[in-house]
Amino acid sequence: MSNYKFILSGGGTGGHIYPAIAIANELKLRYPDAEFLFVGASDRMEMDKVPQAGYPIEGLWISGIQRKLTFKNLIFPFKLLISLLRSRKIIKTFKPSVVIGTGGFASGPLLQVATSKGIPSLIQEQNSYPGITNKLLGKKVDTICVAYKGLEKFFPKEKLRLTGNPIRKDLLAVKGKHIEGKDAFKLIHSKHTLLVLGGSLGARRINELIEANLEFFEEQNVQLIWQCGKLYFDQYKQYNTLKHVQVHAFLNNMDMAYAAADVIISRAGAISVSELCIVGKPTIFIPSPNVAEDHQTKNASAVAAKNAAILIKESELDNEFQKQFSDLITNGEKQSELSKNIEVLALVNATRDIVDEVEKLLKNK
Ligand SMILES: CC(=O)N[C@H]1[C@@H](OP(=O)(O)OP(=O)(O)OC[C@H]2O[C@@H](n3ccc(=O)[nH]c3=O)[C@H](O)[C@@H]2O)O[C@H](CO)[C@@H](O)[C@@H]1O
Repeated sequence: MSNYKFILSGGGTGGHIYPAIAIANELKLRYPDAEFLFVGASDRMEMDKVPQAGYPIEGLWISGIQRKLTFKNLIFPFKLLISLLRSRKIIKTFKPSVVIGTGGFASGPLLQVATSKGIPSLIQEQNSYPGITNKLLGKKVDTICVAYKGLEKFFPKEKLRLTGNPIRKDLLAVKGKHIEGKDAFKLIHSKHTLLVLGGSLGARRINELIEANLEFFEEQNVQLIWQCGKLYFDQYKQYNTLKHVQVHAFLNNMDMAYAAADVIISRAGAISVSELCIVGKPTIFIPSPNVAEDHQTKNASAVAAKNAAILIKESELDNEFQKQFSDLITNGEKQSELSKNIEVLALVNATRDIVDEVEKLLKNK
């Protein structure tokens, strides 16, 4: 019996939310009586996704700062102040044993308040180049779990633990479920299945590429599960009338989507890359060129350099895409080679190792 209480804070995009959910699920297995509270941003996707995963969430009125002078930036100090006050109240009422931050602006005020009150704290950084919130929090928290080497450039070395990224448990059990996955999406067994992932928000350039190649995919005997993003769904849902195309705003059953796929096209957000290593499918990465320090290209390059995935930059798509795709879809040997090589890169014990670090904080309290 434990009366531990955990606050998990992070969000804005799936890349910050799902690691927090994976950590909470593992904590719940070890401490079935523990209490959990998530803290996110009141207008972002965590407000839906966290309750769907079975946890309560409080939303803060907070957003990131933009690079140019906007109304949003002018009201930022007020938002921050109100979020800090709200975080103080949340912490005073809930009395967490440990707080865990997984990045994104909502975790800033909450961990700031928690650390100032001496509550044990841990952050998890998914990328090889840290986000601004984690960079600021690094000096204050007790433990920093990372997925890449070389982060002592940004964080105090003695606090760093190389654990990998926490991945939801159902995604660890995708192997051997190819037919189940195809059936879950009512797909034709004899056709190749392409899963298209634009990251948790969808990717405009990938959507344009897929739209322009719908006929090409049909010629290649390929059927598609196309996750286009909530923002773009109205624009692309018309293609659901085509027999070989399924357009989705967001996939709530990623395990089945990964299981169904023969080949995957994906953005290279850190959690997507970690998941793709675990599911071990032949993948073409099209990294976003619009993120800090071009970190998605770095994420994808690290995999491509090991002959474990194909990397096509957005600027090369027009010349390279059709050639590289048809080479891959018609070459079973190449597919097996990529699968075998990407699987080797998986860090399957990340969630366990992070929760071990949380336990150390509980014991040293
Ligand atoms: C544009 C942007 O700022 N992207 C960042 C964001 O990406 P993003 O939020 O896209 O995050 P990731 O690619 O890392 O992870 C996406 C997560 O959402 C899940 N998912 C996705 C689509 C879907 O339909 N269903 C679903 O469940 C995936 O399984 C995965 O768990 O956070 C990542 C981790 O900090 C960063 O590396 C990315 O650069």
